[in-house]
Amino acid sequence: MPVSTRSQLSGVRPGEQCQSPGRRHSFLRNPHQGLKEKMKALTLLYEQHRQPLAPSHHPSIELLDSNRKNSGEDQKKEQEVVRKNRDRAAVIPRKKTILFSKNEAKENKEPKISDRFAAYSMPRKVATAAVAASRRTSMGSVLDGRGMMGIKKINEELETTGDIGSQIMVFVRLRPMGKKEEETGSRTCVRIVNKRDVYLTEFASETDYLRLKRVRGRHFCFDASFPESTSQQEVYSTTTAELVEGVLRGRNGSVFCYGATGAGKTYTMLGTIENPGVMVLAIKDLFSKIRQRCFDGKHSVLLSYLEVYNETVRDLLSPGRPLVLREDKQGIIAAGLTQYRAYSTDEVMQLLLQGNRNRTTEPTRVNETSSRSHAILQVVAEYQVKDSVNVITRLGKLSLIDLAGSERALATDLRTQRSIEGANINRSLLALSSCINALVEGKRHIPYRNSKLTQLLKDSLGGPCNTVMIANISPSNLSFNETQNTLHWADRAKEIRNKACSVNEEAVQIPEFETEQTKLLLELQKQNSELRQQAVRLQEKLFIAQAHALVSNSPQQPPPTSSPLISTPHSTNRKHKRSILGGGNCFSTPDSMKTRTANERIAQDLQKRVMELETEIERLKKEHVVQLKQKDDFIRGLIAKQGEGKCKSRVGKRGSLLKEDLKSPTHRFTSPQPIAKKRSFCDISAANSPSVIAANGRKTRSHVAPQSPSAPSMLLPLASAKL
Ligand SMILES: Nc1ncnc2c1ncn2[C@@H]1O[C@H](COP(=O)(O)OP(=O)(O)OP(=O)(O)O)[C@@H](O)[C@H]1O
Repeated sequence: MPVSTRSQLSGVRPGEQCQSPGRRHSFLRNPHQGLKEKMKALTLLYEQHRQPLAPSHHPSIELLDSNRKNSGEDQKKEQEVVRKNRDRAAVIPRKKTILFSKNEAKENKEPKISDRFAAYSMPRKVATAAVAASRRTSMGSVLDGRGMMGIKKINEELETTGDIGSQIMVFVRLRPMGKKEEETGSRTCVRIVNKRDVYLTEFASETDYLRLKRVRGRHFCFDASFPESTSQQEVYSTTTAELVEGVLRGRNGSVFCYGATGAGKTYTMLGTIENPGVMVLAIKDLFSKIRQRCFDGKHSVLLSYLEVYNETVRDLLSPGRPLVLREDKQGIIAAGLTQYRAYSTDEVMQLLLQGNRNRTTEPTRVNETSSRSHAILQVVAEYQVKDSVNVITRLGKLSLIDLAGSERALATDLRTQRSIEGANINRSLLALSSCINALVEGKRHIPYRNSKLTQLLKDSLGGPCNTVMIANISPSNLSFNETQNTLHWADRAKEIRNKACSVNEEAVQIPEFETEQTKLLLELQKQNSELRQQAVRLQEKLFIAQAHALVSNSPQQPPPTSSPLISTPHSTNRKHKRSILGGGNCFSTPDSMKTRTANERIAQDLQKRVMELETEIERLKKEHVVQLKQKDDFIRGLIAKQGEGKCKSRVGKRGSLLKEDLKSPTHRFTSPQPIAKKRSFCDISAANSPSVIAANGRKTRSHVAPQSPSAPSMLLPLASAKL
């Protein structure tokens, strides 16, 4: 959908143009003369419309001049205007183009409230779907509290209804102005108000006569918008915390950062060591929440990290050959992707650092360490919770995606690696925009297959998943086109409605009549483990006693009996030969005789004790075996009963998983390929093969370190597809 057209921007109504055809001809004959006349006409028109339009000030206009000092009365008036506008938010067309008169632009750069000419271009496309309508209603500043609570609400709805479709939550994050941008005298063209509304202003160029130095503005409204001062934690808690909560309830979630190169996507996703981003904070949160809730302490968190570079999928944790995408019942998977079992946040951080070092980056004119690939971190969490009667296994997948930024193809004769990269990035982002369009328009066929990126995002866009999109934008007026384009697609994405979000959980309900038996079963299992521990303790005691016996007898005499560990079938009957230097030598004194007798007595006692303990262990072992057998039979019986009453007792449902999958949780986490590559974290460093990277001629980076500020943007809108 084009943002605006010249006819819209002219500020002259079509009817009025028709009234003066002669003048129009004179414009064509002498453009300068025409320009002057046009300016006069516009000034006249402005004067005529000034009064009627005065009450309909747009909030963006007030916000254009941040330094303006208002008198108390002015402030009151403005507050009133803002309040009115808020109230009207539900009925104001979402897409607006605001035109300011030339004089305003010239005199103040930013117009005054009292001297303002604003005209709204009507939205090109009236929203068709009811979803879109409801969404627009929700865009009012405080109309329904959607926004920060949105995902929570969706989750609550899911809680009650089980299955509903969910909308994509769309957030905008404005990054601070970079040093280089400041040095080149960029002006701020974006303002965020009420942590929701984004006002974009286009300052026309001094030499752009055709545009008559008008200042154009647009207004967007998102679930939440973050000004430049927003902390990483705030971004995480508003955008992703609820999604993590959903994952812990067995719902898949996806967060993806979208925007032009240098707009702050990687900063938002990964952050720095001092200011970790969404990926790190989400995993930290996930770990702490799992530990709090996990009923039996057994949980697993599996990680995989891949990149899509030049339309090939690569494993970032174990670089090697490109991976092949396959589709199965669980969705699209990268065959052979390494999955690491992580046990702590620190480990995850290390993995991310490791993976990011392998990520392809190149310096661009905007960003020193521009990501040239789309990176996807997938975290699969499984754990068990227990309510009054059920033990529920929950499985959730969180995908965190840092998309590559777009870059204008440089006018160069050479078809360099960079231009190929750029073309591929744009191709995949274009494919993404086509998918967004198709989803918004409710088409049956969504062209996910057009690129690897969209194939991988199939679950997240329109799939059964809670999805969050964070659109990153730059404040610089030099990046106006990119910012406008990003905001446009973010605005469009709001209208996507994902499929009903299924819950990956298995609840085994214990029926009334079986509750007692289950308790008994648990009790028996507890007793079993206690008996095992007791047996181990006895064994230890026995060893200690034998050790004592050995110490007390040696070197005078060999141990009376061998340890059970070293005993042979005949050891107990063996007669020990006495050494000459051992006991009973010819130099024995009465004292030594006494000592020897005492020692022998002790040894005999100990032998007796050992024998007793051995008998006791044998008895316990036998008892234990019998008890285990009984309990096994009992458990088998219970399982058989549960199997019979499965239809009645099964209360949970599995969205995408099969019953067989549950038997082997690890199987579910992995691709259909065997988890041959599953390794411990220690293997990672060995697994890296920088040579592979070098061979491919790609540069990789060690991100997670403060980056130098960006240079002015030279980028074009990333996808100029028709809306
Ligand atoms: N919210 C922020 N606060 C402070 N600095 C930021 C913020 N967002 C981005 N930056 C800085 O801006 C620069 C560019 O950010 P980043 O690398 O995240 O951009 P990007 O959108 O990922 O770019 P590309 O698509 O080219 O990889 C970095 O130096 C980063 O530190």
